[in-house]
Amino acid sequence: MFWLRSRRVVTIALAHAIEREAARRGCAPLPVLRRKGFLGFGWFVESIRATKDDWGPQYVAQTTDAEMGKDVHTFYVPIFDFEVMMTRDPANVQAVLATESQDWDIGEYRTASWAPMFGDGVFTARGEHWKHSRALVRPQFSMDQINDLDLIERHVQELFAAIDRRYSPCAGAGLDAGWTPKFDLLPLFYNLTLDITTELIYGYSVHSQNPSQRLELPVIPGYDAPDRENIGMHMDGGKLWIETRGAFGRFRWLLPTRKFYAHCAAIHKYADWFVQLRLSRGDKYLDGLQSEAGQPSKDRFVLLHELAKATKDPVELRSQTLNILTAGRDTTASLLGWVFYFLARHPGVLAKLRNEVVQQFGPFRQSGPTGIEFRVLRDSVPYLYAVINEALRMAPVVPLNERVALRDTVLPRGGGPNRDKPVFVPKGTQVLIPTFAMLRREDLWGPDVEQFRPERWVEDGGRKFGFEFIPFGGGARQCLGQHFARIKAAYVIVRLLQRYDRVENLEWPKDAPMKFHHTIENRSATGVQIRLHEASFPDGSV
Ligand code: HEM
Repeated sequence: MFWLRSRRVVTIALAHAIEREAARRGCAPLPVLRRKGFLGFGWFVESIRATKDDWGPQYVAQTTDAEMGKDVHTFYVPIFDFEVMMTRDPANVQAVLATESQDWDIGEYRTASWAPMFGDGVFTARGEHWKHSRALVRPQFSMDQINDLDLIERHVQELFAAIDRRYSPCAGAGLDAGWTPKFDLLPLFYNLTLDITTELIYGYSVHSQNPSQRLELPVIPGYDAPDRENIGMHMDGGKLWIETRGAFGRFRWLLPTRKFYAHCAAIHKYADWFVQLRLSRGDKYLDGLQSEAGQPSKDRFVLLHELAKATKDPVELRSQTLNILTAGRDTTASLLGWVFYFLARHPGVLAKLRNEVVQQFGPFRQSGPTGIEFRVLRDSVPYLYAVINEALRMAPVVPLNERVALRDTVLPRGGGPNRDKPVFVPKGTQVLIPTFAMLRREDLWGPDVEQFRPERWVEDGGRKFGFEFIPFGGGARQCLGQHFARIKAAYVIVRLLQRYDRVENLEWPKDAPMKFHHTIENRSATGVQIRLHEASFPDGSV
């Protein structure tokens, strides 16, 4: 009882001090979401349930509109004694991520919930250690070799082979001629990006699309060979736990840990094997790799090999490479899934996009692609990028971001009756940035905000990116892999559309709402249920 009363006295005194400081800085009060349930835990429980039911991002957008109104974009969320703010105002988002980023860092709950699996890497580190991590990995992303289209093509060939093996198009002349049977394209994209990313990071692809392609590994005394079969499964399983642990915040100890730690151990064992090989072989690490790409091994870009020139710490090498592995695999696979999810539902967009692709790069040829070069892919297919942007707008791969105030600070907007006054943010406040909700603001995107319409990115000279569109984050911690991700996604889309001229949506019911399965990044919870129609060309090249 005494504890409660003294805590209340401290809280009231603190509230007065905050009010005085806010007034001194010319700030006005922020709207407050009504308290729901016992101590405000109603919101917490509802949001966890919505995430579990695969509509977490929509829940946040709809609840904000319904409870606060469509013109309130920054407000306090009262849950127990958490200091939580929510903002979908681009001006405030810019301050948090970019212009005032020195006052902010990622929250300790992110670090604590990710760390058992991903260690102290660029995603999870805070403060000075994050600066060190970013400086370590950043130079790798400016190297030309990271955009190795030959490497991507080899794995796209495996994707085609996997589709042919399991979902071969119907031969003959009936209504189904040229069509594959119905299948879910999404898991195939996760395999594709896993194969590409493991090769890029460790030099040895796991070849999940075709295990018979796996290179034989040397023996390292004292180390079991890495489990290349189940690495994707362990990543998915572990990330689901991370997501729930993050949502539980300081109450994550309530969750069981046995399965989570089993996934972590398997992933560590996998990465440690390559780290050990690199450390024992030194500069000769690449010598063991066959040259699948037709280029000498010494010219190949392998992230682990490059990072090990800067640090020999095995734990750091494990953590940094695993951080990039999850960033490289899951986000791009999710994006590719969403692109085909929308193309299947918008045949007009598909036809227009395919036309651009075939005009620029020609039809599909068994002999392999010609002319799909990095610069052409980057500069000469504007509608393709419009489609990618629109998919990222409709279904942002990272629908929620967050930061915690490192010191008392101010956000530029949201206070007072007109919501235009600066807002005081006490040290320790967590700010949630619901990217999805920002991308559903009608006042920013227009009355067709709910429609998939890539034209919005190209008409009237093209839309400029501001902080209302931050699928790759922004400011200090902006995504290091965004150009690589866009090029990789663009390449895969080009190759698939060269080969297939129609994509039919076979999800039932056809107009079912989008469902977001959230495991740090989100992916379509219903997969991408489609069938593909193989194009035929007069020259008979297919
Ligand atoms: C569609 C694909 C991708 C999306 C949507 C995406 C999104 C993001 C977002 C939103 C952030 C910022 C996180 C924050 O503010 O806390 C981020 C950071 C990052 N991304 Fe990506 N990403 C993608 C692909 C990639 C790829 C392919 C790589 C590397 C191969 C990569 C590497 C990174 C790294 C290293 C950071 C950490 C930056 C830091 O904290 O300093 N990303 N990404």
